[in-house]
Amino acid sequence: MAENTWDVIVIGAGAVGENVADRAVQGGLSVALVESELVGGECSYWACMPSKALIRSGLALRAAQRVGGAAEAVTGNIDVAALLARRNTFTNNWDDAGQVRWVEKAGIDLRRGHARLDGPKRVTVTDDNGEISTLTANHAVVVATGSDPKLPNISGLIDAEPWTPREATSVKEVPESLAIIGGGVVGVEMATAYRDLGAEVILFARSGLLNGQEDFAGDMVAKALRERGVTIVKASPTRIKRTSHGIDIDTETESFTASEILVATGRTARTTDIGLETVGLTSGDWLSVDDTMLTHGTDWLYAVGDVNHRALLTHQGKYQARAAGDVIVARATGEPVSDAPWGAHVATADHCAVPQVTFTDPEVASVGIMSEDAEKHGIDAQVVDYNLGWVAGASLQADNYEGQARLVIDRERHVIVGATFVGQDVAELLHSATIAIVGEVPIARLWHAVPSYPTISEVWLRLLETIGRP
Ligand SMILES: Cc1cc2nc3c(=O)[nH]c(=O)nc-3n(C[C@H](O)[C@H](O)[C@H](O)COP(=O)(O)OP(=O)(O)OC[C@H]3O[C@@H](n4cnc5c(N)ncnc54)[C@H](O)[C@@H]3O)c2cc1C
Ligand SMILES: NC(=O)c1ccc[n+]([C@@H]2O[C@H](COP(=O)([O-])OP(=O)(O)OC[C@H]3O[C@@H](n4cnc5c(N)ncnc54)[C@H](O)[C@@H]3O)[C@@H](O)[C@H]2O)c1
Repeated sequence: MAENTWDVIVIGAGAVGENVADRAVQGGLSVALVESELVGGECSYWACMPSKALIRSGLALRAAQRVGGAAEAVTGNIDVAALLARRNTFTNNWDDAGQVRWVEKAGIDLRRGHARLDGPKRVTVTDDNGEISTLTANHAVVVATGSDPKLPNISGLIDAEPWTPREATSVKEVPESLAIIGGGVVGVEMATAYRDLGAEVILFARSGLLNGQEDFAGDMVAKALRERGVTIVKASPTRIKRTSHGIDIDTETESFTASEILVATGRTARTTDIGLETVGLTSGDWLSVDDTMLTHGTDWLYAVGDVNHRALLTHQGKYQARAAGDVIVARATGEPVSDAPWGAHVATADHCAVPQVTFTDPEVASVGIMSEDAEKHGIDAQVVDYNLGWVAGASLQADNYEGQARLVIDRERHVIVGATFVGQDVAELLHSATIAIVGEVPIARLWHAVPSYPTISEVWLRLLETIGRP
């Protein structure tokens, strides 16, 4: 191997890039993994892990408060300093030494610096001292650079120095009040966390909460947030100004003030400075890929994780990474490529079985096709609902349990194509639905999958009874 030549070059050592690199090395290829910030990426330091750590203590406290006997024993408030200290353990105080050790042990060559494509199969890396080196790939270059926060065009927003999810998840001192723009996943999760941390929260959600999910999910989360004192404004700010006393926020009809403002209005592709123009692609675009993650129009450039815009979730990006790493090995070594739907080298589930848990209180756990989208997918759908509060296991889990479950069923194939559970502790229920959807388990056979009594899973039986035995 000539110096600076590897079989595969992976740009971006987030959870997704690490996994592509690992699979390729396990398949016998040499891999250079280039990272400009922290090895582990967004999920480890500024997204999934710290955000869930900020949320978890409040969920645990309220879960105890909903159980007679425990409620009487748990009378204090959240200990903010202890909560933030626990969060810091999950981010390793923003030190990536542990992940670097894993990369080295996995046999991956880590290069620190900013990577840019420099024509087909060539990558330049600029290190912190401005030194530039050129790497060449024998077989493939993989872009796994993730996404950046999208900032809406609101007068005064940039000058007001808003928080992005990075500032919200790495907070050291909780502000007195927090305004949040965006009623998507980040918006509702951070509203949940910051209310528990003691901040007044104003959530600007111009089109309601959790669009794209079943309607009852956003409604139930909105009701719970309001009951806990969160102000939900069904409008977008039109003007923002940071002043000596905080941040003034105007909508068309009202004015608000907050100590800080968080922008949670979606993501843009992190591709503005990675040399896409040197290979005929457009800087700033999401990279469009086939089901093996190969960028359209190339036979060597792969795009995996957030950057391909298929499903902006860590677990789904890592699923794509396993397929991409393995197919790169297969194509490099001349092994057969398994790229038919549900084959070893494709991410078929991205199209029809993406699971997601929104860690609010109540939690929202959903997978597959939502009822509103069934027609678009050419599915004649039957929608079946059940009140989770009527399930014995749920009523034991929490006094006055409130929750809702929905299945979307393909009448023609007699299989489940979508499922949504909203309620306390439903997150772990989701994988049962994912398995039923991916496995295309016939409804008639599901009658033989007996949920244990008394668990929340018994909602499966109640939903089947509502459908009726085929
Ligand atoms: C607040 C928040 C909470 C979230 N919570 C969840 C959750 O609970 N569950 C979930 O599944 N998903 C969650 N997500 C989404 C999840 O964080 C992303 O889907 C995931 O991080 C994407 O991984 P990635 O590897 O594609 O990108 P990233 O994690 O962003 O990694 C990309 C890496 O590439 C590096 N890089 C970029 N450009 C270059 C370059 N030119 N040269 C070298 N290196 C470069 C970056 O420094 C980074 O380390 C959350 C997102 C946010 C914002
Ligand atoms: N638990 C999880 O799995 C989790 C948690 C957080 C984030 N994520 C992922 O990260 C990604 C980013 O999350 P997000 O919440 O930033 O994006 P999102 O796309 O989920 O939500 C953005 C919201 O902002 C709204 N919006 C856009 N412009 C606006 C404006 N000018 N004024 C008011 N509202 C506006 C949109 O209508 C939308 O409701 C998502 O794709 C999500 O899947 C996942």
